[in-house]
Amino acid sequence: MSLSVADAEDSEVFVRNALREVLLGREDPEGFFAMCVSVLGHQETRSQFLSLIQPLSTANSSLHSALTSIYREYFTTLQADDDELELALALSLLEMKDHQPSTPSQESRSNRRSSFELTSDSHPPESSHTQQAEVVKKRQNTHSAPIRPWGNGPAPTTRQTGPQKCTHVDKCNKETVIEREQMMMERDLTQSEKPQRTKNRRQRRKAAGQHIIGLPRCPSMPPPVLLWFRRDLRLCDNPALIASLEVGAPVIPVFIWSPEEEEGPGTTVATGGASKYWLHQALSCICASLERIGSHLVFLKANGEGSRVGSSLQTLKELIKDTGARTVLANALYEPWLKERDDAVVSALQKDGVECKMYHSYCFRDPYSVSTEGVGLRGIGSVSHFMSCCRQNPGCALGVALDPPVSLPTPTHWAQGVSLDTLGLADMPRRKDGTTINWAANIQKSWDFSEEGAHVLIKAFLQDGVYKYEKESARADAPHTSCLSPYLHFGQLSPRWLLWAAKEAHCQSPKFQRKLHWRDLAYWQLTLFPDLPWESVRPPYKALRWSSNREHLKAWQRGQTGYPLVDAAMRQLWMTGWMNNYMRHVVASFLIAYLHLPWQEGYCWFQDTLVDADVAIDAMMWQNGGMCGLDHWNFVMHPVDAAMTCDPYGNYVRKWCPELADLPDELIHKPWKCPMSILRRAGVVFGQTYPQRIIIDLEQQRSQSLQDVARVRKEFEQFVDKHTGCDLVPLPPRLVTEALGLSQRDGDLLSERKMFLLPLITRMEFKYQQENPDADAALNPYNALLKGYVSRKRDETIAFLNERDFTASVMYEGVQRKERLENDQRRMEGLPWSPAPQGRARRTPTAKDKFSIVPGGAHTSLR
Ligand SMILES: Cc1cc2nc3c(=O)[nH]c(=O)nc-3n(C[C@H](O)[C@H](O)[C@H](O)COP(=O)(O)OP(=O)(O)OC[C@H]3O[C@@H](n4cnc5c(N)ncnc54)[C@H](O)[C@@H]3O)c2cc1C
Repeated sequence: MSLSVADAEDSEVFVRNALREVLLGREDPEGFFAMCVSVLGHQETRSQFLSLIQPLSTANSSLHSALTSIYREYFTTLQADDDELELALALSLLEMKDHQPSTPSQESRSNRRSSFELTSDSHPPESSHTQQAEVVKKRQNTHSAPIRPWGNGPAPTTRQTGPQKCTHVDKCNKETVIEREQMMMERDLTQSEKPQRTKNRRQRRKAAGQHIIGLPRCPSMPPPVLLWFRRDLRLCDNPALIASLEVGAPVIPVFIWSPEEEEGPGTTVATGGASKYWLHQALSCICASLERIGSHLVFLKANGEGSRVGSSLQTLKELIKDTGARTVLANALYEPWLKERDDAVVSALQKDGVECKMYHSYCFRDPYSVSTEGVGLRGIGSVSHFMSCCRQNPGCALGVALDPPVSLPTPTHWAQGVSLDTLGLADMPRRKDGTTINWAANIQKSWDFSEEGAHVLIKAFLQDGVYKYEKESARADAPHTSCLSPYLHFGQLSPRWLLWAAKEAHCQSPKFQRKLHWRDLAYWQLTLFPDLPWESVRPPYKALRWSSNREHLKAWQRGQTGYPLVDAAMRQLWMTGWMNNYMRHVVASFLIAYLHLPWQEGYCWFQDTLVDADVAIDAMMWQNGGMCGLDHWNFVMHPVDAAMTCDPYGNYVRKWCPELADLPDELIHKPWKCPMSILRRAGVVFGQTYPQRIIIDLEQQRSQSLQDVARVRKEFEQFVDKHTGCDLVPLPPRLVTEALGLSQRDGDLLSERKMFLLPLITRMEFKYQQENPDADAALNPYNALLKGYVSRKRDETIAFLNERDFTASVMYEGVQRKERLENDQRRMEGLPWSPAPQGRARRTPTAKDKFSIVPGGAHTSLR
């Protein structure tokens, strides 16, 4: 609910404002009713509510009758429950008094902390809210094995883990009402009365043999916890969420939109259009999920809406003032600028006496804890090197995934927030005539943005796709990848949950699991090179001569290059916000090696159009594609031949470039080779129905690209190792510190004075080109061009020839061995040496041969 009681002049004005919210659809009738009871009090609501809503009877009769029935139902039930409520209240007072802090709850918490890596070490006094955490814990403790996302039934939708929506709302509202009642009653009771009353009630209850469940909260309500949602928009396996339950206080989930902070110091395009659109939908889904467990998500804008002006820190401080919260919990983010912001938030709040904690869950490993110690720097940038570092320097145990909570304790009143729409994440541009351009319509159709949607995809992938993943993840026409990247990016799915799910499904796909480690690698690289999204890591490549042809860039962005495979992929990206990994390689190679456009252009476009746009991964991949990353690609994708691998029958192109649909399979990827008659029959007219190719001579473009690289490597030869020809990069201070075993401070000081250069794996093609600056790309013996299936076929032929040679050589070896044995035998028997066979075929022995002389002087004639 986005109305603050404190701000209202009087309760009637407040109720009227609240009613407006209901009419605008921003609040539901149950929430409004609960708010009335909370603000007006029990008696006043009973007497005034019906007259307050009277104007609705004509203006909105259905809402009026809904509110009336809620009112009736509530007061009828309450009448019956009154005595029960009083009893429970009294008991709760006694429970408070009798409360023993070292109950099993503590034990289970400590168990969990070891397995879930929770960092929380101090907890406010527990109250009956802890019961909700207990429910989670109990569920947790019943699992000896990792939690199955869907092992014992369907995927864990929140429907499964909590009652239906209306029940939740009712429950939540009743709780709010009960709290209000509690507070009022407590005010009325004198200290001396309390124990007496409670004792009597308890005795009565005991005598009646009734079992007490669902006790209302204790009257001395602990200050609420702010649960700060960021890129962890999920209920499953959310350590901050579970930790908030453990505090044993009401939880206020909040989301603060602060695009300036997200963007960081350079050009990151951290929140591009598609990304923002997904975020909007994901927020709406998590809000609904929270409502299903009786809670709510408060949206806030950090940059100047109403009274909330400034940073996340400022916004949090205001929230703390509004709500009286003493604890702020969140899951950590690892972009250096966000980490800096979070560190500042933690220390500022702690200075104010507010406990603020960050939990680790976004990656398998906290990238700031990864060390190269014991592994060294050789091979840095590759996932193998990274995994060795993780193995050699293991972090905290990953632990099992956490179950979603069944309910969340609510505060007596909610902080004031804005509506989700006010954040402007899914605002669509308007045409001059006022109509909306809904560029996201297809994205909307292509995805289920919810956490449950992610679980459905996992299930499908692990049941089927993963078996094709090892060999056919490149296929664009029949995708065999998980499509989970946007969910992972927005934290609607934790990598840990996914890993457990894969293990539970006995999924043996090392390639898939390796991919998840690539994700961690990207975050590690970003922490080492915070400029990763905008500045080339290999220094000479900063000076590469790039094209500034905007027409080419536009054609690439719009899927109008005249190369069907590239166009299909770029159109898929625009329509759905996604394309598979192989296609990303194809279009990136085309932009860089053939169009010579700067990799940063590709990065920015991807950031704006991908629903999984992820600063760390995108930057790492574009750097590698742009030849200047730590692990630059050792290949270039050919825009036609690559199709043989990813779209051998042209179905992918047919889907995204329907104007080419009637071309035959063999020619659909190179329509310019089509005879006129076929083009005519397929209705293809270049420049009209399908664009002309924007570049014709691919070989020449590639040669130019290689020559450009050779030029900068020559120009900046201090960054090229003289002996090996490898590129050299200045080591970031953190790696210097680790490599030399220094303290952080000494390492920083040393790096300031001296640049340490690290040799990186470098394309052989570049080294050769450096020595032969004018050579054609095609003549380069280390040509890095990947020719898709064609090359695979070539490789298979080579492999076949090798195998045949191997068999031949094994047979030859066998023959030789036999001859050696024969000779040894002869020697032992005193027989003469047999001459070494000449050539491959054995010579036919003759009677004159030496070895036909039988010991003892007799001649044998061999026939
Ligand atoms: C030029 C380029 C830009 C890219 N930009 C992004 C990006 O902005 N965001 C993004 O999530 N991925 C990016 N990738 C990596 C990869 O293409 C996507 O993660 C993958 O296509 C997502 O589809 P999936 O979920 O089906 O992947 P799967 O193959 O099913 O892999 C599972 C998960 O592993 C992770 N993963 C897979 N490949 C990589 C990789 N190479 N590096 C790091 N993590 C990986 C992803 O989180 C992915 O969801 C980029 C790749 C290239 C070549």
